[in-house]
Amino acid sequence: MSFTGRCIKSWWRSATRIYTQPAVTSGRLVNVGDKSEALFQTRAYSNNCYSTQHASRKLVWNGEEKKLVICIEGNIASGKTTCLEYFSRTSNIEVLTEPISKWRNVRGHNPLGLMYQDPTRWAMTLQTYVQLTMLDRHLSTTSAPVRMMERSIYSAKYIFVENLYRSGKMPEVDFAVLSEWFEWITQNINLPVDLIVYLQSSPQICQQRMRERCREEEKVVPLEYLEAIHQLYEDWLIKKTSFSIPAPVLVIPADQDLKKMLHHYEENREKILAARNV
Ligand SMILES: Nc1ncnc2c1ncn2[C@@H]1O[C@H](COP(=O)(O)OP(=O)(O)O)[C@@H](O)[C@H]1O
Ligand SMILES: O=c1ccn([C@H]2C[C@H](O)[C@@H](COP(=O)(O)O)O2)c(=O)[nH]1
Repeated sequence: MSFTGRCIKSWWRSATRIYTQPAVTSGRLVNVGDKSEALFQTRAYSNNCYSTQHASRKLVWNGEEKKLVICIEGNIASGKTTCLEYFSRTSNIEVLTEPISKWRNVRGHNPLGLMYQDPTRWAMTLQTYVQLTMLDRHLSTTSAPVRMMERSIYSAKYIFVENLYRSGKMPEVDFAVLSEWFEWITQNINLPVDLIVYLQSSPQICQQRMRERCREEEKVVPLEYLEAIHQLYEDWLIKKTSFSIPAPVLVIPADQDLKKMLHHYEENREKILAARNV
């Protein structure tokens, strides 16, 4: 359902009852400031898409029951979509792939292609849209008790935006504005993640798979780009030296052939579905 559609549905539901949940992220309460609180109250009053009761609570999506949220993370062409496809055959698991078709076509424009052609000009455009569409993914309602998502709003910022900025392809002002947006979103909207599954693969294998997949926009992506993305993932999820991690991490080595990978997924099924015990 579209963002607007959900707002309308949520408004209707809120006319009779309002749900709130405590703002718990990785087991801690998050306080929001007075200014944000005022804004929430206004929004809650004006359109009922969100609601909040106290300053120590984050915005939550009305009516959403607690679901297990698992994010599949990894380099470009590491096998995330293949992994999701495998788990999509399990009842009770709903998978949400990256909204890449939107990134390749927003009202007739291709921000992904533009970004690869001229990152300094278009990285901000793409990453703004990635941030919006990933937020929409995080907030989407599902009927299944387990939701598996491809990547997250966190990797969009900590990996892709960070890489563009560090490599000098994103101007500082663009990075600053995107960072402000990201911080506002993650500090004020509850985006629970219960487990991160990291498909750890070598950049060389990713390059091979990326070439075989042959996505037009990615033909210009050099090995160094995949190496930089790999390093950022390793610093974030393995060395844990860069940014905060929103959930426990399960690492699955992902360089092996498809048959072995499916076997690994089966071996890890229990751990994944009991995400809170990892
Ligand atoms: N374990 C594997 N061994 C060989 N090829 C793979 C494996 N997993 C995925 N592929 C292929 O590699 C390409 C990228 O996989 P995909 O699942 O789309 O990666 P991602 O979603 O991480 O970008 C696809 O063509 C896919 O069929
Ligand atoms: O924040 C982001 C997320 C993804 N991308 C790019 C990287 C790839 O070219 C595609 C996603 O492909 P996967 O095969 O799912 O890894 O989108 C980006 O530029 N910024």
